[in-house]
Amino acid sequence: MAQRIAVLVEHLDGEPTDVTYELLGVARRMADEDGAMVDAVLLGSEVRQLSERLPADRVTILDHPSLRYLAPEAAARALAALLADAPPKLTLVPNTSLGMDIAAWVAARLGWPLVSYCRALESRDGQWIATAQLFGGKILADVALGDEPAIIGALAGAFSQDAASPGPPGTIEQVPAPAELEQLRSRVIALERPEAADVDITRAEKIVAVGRGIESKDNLELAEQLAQALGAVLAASRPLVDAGWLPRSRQVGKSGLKVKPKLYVALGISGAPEHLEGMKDAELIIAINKDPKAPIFTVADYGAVADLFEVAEALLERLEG
Ligand SMILES: Cc1cc2nc3c(=O)[nH]c(=O)nc-3n(C[C@H](O)[C@H](O)[C@H](O)COP(=O)(O)OP(=O)(O)OC[C@H]3O[C@@H](n4cnc5c(N)ncnc54)[C@H](O)[C@@H]3O)c2cc1C
Repeated sequence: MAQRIAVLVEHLDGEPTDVTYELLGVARRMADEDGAMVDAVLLGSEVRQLSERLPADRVTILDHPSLRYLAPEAAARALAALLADAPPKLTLVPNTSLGMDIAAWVAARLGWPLVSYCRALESRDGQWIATAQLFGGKILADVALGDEPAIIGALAGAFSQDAASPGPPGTIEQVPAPAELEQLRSRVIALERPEAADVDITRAEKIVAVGRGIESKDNLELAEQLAQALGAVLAASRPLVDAGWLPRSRQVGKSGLKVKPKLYVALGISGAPEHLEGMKDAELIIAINKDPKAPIFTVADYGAVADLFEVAEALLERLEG
């Protein structure tokens, strides 16, 4: 059999998540270069229908009631059993809160290396190199992948879906569930969703985002006025949300939400890697910061080294006057 690149399919509410298509896309690119095949590993309960939308050479289904919510213990035991049976060259797992639990457990159980927080996979001189983010992206590590099986925890949003738009797979194969799924120590009772947010910043076309430069909760009013005048919604960096000035649903970044508006105005945000991760794909970024060395300027299309209060007030006057 040709070498395989396996991709763990992450799904929610009967739909593969975006990161699944991103991983299938990068797996396709690697497989084409190596003459390998892409195997989408679908763990779940009554998921056959979902398999028909997975563009892979093969979908391997392992169906069991305990896998309904991809609960970490059940999913990890199922995946480990499946991989141990026929080790693929590489196994790509989404580096999401769900996937991280599964990948670490499987790697430990099989004694395989795990490269987590992977944001790039490139072939150099015939060898695949995985680039992993360390310390929240402050350091990048290039890891050469050898011939032994390895697991890659691939970051959501790091890879393009282009090579894998939803479509039918080559073949679908169902494998039996391992006996250990009958003796699990944990089980998911229910899935509870957070309360609906007041606004969904991930769908906003224009965002005015504020950072610690805004200094106090009272000053948010100025940013809110500017947002209203621009027809934008107000968002923030994490410290403001941690301080309770704005709800978590307004946080942009690694541990917040990823946004891709047409316009992103960053007021007094330094541009830490964790923040940039959530907004760097905005179409037009305007940054106002009084520090010319602030990293936010590395991603900004337009920048003003200035006091945010002066700029916000002048802008408001223009927009409202
Ligand atoms: C695991 C992890 C996850 C994280 N997740 C996130 C996340 O999801 N989102 C996030 O944002 N952060 C996240 N962080 C935190 C991140 O590392 C930064 O600490 C944070 O983004 C900094 O926020 P800030 O830019 O508002 O504040 P600061 O870094 O303090 O920057 C304030 C900026 O305001 C400027 N400024 C001050 N006064 C003015 C003024 N009057 N006019 C103009 N400019 C002014 C300063 O020059 C400075 O650049 C995370 C960190 C970790 C470790």
